[in-house]
Amino acid sequence: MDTDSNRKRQRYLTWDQYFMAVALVSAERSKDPVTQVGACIVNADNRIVGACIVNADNRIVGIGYNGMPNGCSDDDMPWGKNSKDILNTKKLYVCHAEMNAIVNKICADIRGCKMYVTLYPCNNCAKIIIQSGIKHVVYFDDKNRHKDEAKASQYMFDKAGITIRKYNSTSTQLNIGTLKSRL
Ligand SMILES: Nc1nc(=O)n([C@H]2C[C@H](O)[C@@H](COP(=O)(O)O)O2)cc1CO
Ligand SMILES: [Zn+2]
Repeated sequence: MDTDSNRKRQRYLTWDQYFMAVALVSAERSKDPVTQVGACIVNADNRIVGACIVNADNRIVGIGYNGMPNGCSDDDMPWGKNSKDILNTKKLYVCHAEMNAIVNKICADIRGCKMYVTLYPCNNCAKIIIQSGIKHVVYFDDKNRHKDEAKASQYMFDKAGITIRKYNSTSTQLNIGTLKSRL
């Protein structure tokens, strides 16, 4: 049988699926025993700078996941959150995925970019996202949406004109479990 085809493959990943998959895979690097978060920044917007249009070329310009600060050994830091002593919890130490993606960016200017993140951003990350110039956020999961931190994020995103939308997983064939089983 002739298996040669001149037609392109049909079930390739959309850009949305591709970037969210990168965020989901990045989350798998997290050492947090409870919640693993990944983020991926993409330069998805045309911008006018002076007389030039800066190209929108869907390049990944930053990736991050939640983890302890550089130099703070994952084995020495606390990963729990219920100790009476807050200094003995992860809360005061963990760098969130969004923050890590922004500080790990590989280009000076990320104004107008889009961030894919696996969990709805907290208020602190919302502030960093806004200040970095990122204009669009796509999140995968919003299990923390009822929290005041997330409500504050929504409030600031609205004020700052940042669009935020839930990833539309009904439109996807993507199965990260299948990908993982092939690694
Ligand atoms: N958007 C986010 N990005 C993140 O990187 N995180 C991180 C911080 C912690 O390491 C973990 C949350 O831990 P827990 O409260 O679900 O046990 O996820 C949390 C959120 C939620 O706001
Ligand atoms: Zn955060």
